[in-house]
Amino acid sequence: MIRFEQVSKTYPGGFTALKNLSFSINKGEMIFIAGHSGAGKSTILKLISGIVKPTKGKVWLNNQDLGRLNDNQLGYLRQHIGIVFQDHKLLFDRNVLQNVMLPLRITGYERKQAERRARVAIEKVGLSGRELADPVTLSGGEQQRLCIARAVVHQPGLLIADEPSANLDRAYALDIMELFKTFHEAGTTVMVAAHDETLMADYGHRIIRLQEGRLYA
Ligand SMILES: Nc1ncnc2c1ncn2[C@@H]1O[C@H](COP(=O)(O)OP(=O)(O)OP(=O)(O)O)[C@@H](O)[C@H]1O
Repeated sequence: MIRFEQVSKTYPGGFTALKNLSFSINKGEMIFIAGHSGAGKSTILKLISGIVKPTKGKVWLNNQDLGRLNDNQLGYLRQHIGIVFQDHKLLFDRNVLQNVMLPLRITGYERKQAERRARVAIEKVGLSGRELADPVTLSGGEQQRLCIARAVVHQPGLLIADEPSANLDRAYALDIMELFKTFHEAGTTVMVAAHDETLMADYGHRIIRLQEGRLYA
């Protein structure tokens, strides 16, 4: 489903975040990306979602070379990816339900249908009953669940999450990992980036380890 072919990424300013990276991820796999802060985890996720382009090499997603797609094509592709951002990107002037409905409204769903699907996603992440709450009144773990509901509301085939449990206590962090596991078990390809490898240990899934932009075993 995803293939990195000798990918390097140098940001404007000259810093090389990824160095000659090659790996593949199969459809339906759940995979972790581990590495210290600055190792290049977010850059991998941004390349997969077409937010940044490789400086060298190729990134393939569903047999499409992302470097060859124009903005419209990338926009269409992104509708099939659920992204849980490191910085949440929640809208605090809208309630829980409206936050989850937003991606569907943007892609043209009519209000009733968007609301129905948003309620299903909210239920899946365990936030039923909080639909009308302001995101600011939710705990850190609940806000993260809300981000996940928003990422999965359009039933993406690929779900990617950048440090989804970074600011949570261990028990809440493991809860969030369990939630990703349920989406994986339902057939979604899931990629989770985190610096804390101990959160990944119990799952037996493949771990891509990064150090200073390179893979290490
Ligand atoms: N837009 C940018 N411009 C310049 N340098 C950048 C940019 N984005 C990231 N970098 C640099 O690239 C390196 C890798 O960043 P990246 O965000 O991929 O790491 P990370 O492993 O996800 O770290 P963190 O967990 O702290 O987000 C870092 O040194 C970072 O400062």
